[in-house]
Amino acid sequence: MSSTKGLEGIVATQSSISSIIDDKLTYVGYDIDDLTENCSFEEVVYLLWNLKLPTQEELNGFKQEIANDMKVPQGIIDHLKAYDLSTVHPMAALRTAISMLGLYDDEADEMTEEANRRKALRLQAKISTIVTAFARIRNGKEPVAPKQDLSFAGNFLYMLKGKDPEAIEEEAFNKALVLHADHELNASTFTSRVCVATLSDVYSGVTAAIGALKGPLHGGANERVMKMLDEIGEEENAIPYIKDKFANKEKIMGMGHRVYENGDPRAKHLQEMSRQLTEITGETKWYNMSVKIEDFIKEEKGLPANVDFYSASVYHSLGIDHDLFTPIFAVSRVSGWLAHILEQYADNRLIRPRAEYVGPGKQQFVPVEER
Ligand SMILES: CC(=O)SCCNC(=O)CCNC(=O)[C@H](O)C(C)(C)COP(=O)(O)OP(=O)(O)OC[C@H]1O[C@@H](n2cnc3c(N)ncnc32)[C@H](O)[C@@H]1OP(=O)(O)O
Ligand SMILES: O=C([O-])CC(=O)C(=O)O
Repeated sequence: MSSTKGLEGIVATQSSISSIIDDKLTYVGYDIDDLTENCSFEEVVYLLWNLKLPTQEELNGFKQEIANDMKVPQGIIDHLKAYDLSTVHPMAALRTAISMLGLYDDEADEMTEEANRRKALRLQAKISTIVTAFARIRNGKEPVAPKQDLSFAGNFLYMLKGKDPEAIEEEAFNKALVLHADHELNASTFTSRVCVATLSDVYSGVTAAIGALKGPLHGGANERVMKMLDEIGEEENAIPYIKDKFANKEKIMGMGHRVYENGDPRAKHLQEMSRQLTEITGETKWYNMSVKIEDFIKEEKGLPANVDFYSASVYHSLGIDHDLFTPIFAVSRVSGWLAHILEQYADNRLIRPRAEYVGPGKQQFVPVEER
């Protein structure tokens, strides 16, 4: 029995939700480029959960259902207020709050498909409210209630800042949400499927996934990309900084990917948004620096930028705190986790691989008093 480190290349399940073939990403067969340019995030969530695009009427109804469910139980807000949040990472707070949300749901352990779909809707609707409430409470501000007439993307920015977003901000944020919604069997999605394949509940599956997304080798990379850009400070420092990192055998956040060989098809959209937004903010250095780094690493190591690389300067340009970048990833990716959780329940088998044993051979047992 031999093992494959990190399960590289192992096909662990079948799925109808998204695919990566020859460096092309599709959701239910639709090219990510078309969805990004043409769809609202709500439309994409509907697609992932129903495996078909909605009609206008279905979309209107779905948007309304999400808008109706955005309010979060007061107990969760009180809980956030009860802590000193100054040293709490928002991903830790989100992980706890989502788990807590299950305590307020009478249907948490109801396992029918209908109940699981209702919970999926509640989770998708409430996750923005939780992240934005956290961001405001830690700054001594009251959470802002969502507006019924705003899009999902618009509402996030509205609840975060307490004012209506500009059209270009809402559009960029919507695109970012579409681009992050699903990605085949990435680490957090796999985690959610492993969890619910024991027939555990939806809240457990999403809580486990948030834990996996938090790490710097996965969703946590976007916050660290911005930290790196901040440390570099000015364009002319970029290449010496990267050379230093290489000399110390450190990884560059936002670069490389387990599956893509020639580039992540999401990166070009985020790159273009970064270009446009940094021009508007007058901080083109973040974009210019990012391009320099990407080109250099491509040439030196053959590594492409991944989705986390340009999303950093996009979110920064939208005036978002850097430690909220990964929670924003979760706000989008929860749609994919939930689609995979529903798919797993629909045709379930326990996920339980094997380990290649490499420990000591047979040993003679010695009682504790004789050791
Ligand atoms: C949404 C997402 O999750 S996208 C990924 C977000 N994560 C990051 O951006 C973190 C930085 N990137 C990485 O750590 C990796 O590229 C991963 C985790 C994305 C993929 O990892 P793996 O497929 O396991 O590749 P692995 O880590 O084994 O790297 C293979 C080789 O490329 C090098 N490498 C990979 N990524 C990087 C990087 N970002 N910077 C420098 N070198 C790198 C490794 O050092 C290794 O070199 P070696 O063979 O000389 O030891
Ligand atoms: O697929 C992966 O391994 C990571 C990734 O890009 C994502 O989750 O979006």
